[in-house]
Amino acid sequence: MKIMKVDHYEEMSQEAAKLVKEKIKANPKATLGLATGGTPVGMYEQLIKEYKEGSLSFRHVKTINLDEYVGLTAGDENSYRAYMNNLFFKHIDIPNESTFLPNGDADDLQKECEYYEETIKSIGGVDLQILGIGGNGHIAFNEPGTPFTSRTHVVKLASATREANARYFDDEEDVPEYAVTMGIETILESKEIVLLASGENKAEALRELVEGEKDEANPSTALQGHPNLTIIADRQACKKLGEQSFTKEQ
Ligand SMILES: O=P(O)(O)OC[C@H]1O[C@](O)(CO)[C@@H](O)[C@@H]1O
Repeated sequence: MKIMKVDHYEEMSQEAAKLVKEKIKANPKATLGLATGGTPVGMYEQLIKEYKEGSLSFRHVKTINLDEYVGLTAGDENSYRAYMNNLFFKHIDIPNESTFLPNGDADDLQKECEYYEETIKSIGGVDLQILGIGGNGHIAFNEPGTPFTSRTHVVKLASATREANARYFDDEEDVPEYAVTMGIETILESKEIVLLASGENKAEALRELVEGEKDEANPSTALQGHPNLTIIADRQACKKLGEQSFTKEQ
């Protein structure tokens, strides 16, 4: 595990974009695992800027997202498909057919989960996975108590998660109760993982991820065993980490 402590959100976003750019430069056909939520928005903005400046192309890249709400169609403004289209895909040169998210509106969600696992395999697995972290330690929508052996599955969202995400909806009651999410084992199969954390409200979750016991009660601790994990976190998010946890890479 490598921890990169940065000053603030903008620097976190720039460093994350730099790693994505390096990955695409090294392999223009790379598969990126992408996340939603507030955390990666700045990284997407930075990548769009690089694309517009002509220093980066996504023409041969594939992307696969971590999760999607159950019951929202792709056209729903609160779906993660809409988030990805609006905040990233429509601003770059990636073909629509190279971008994958679970269909949370599928009639048979179990089949959709199996299909998603097959999709990940069929595009060669994830080369670089971007992750955020929930205040309760969730990664993707894997809530506390999710087995570390889980594959893509349907999850009932914790009330803390629904509360945290209510900011995007007119009413907290509108936040879907269920989601389709890549499982923890699915995520751990990514060749490289970059986890982003910004703000004091992530400090305790980050402390547990870095310094806590590996325990299914905290999904993020599953990442401790990953051979190629980089955490990029700002000062506020690092507040509870002991000095011994840092090995700042230049
Ligand atoms: O980036 P945010 O909005 O703080 O959310 C943290 C995590 O929670 C989720 O939004 C899921 O609730 C993830 O997509 C994200 O990584």
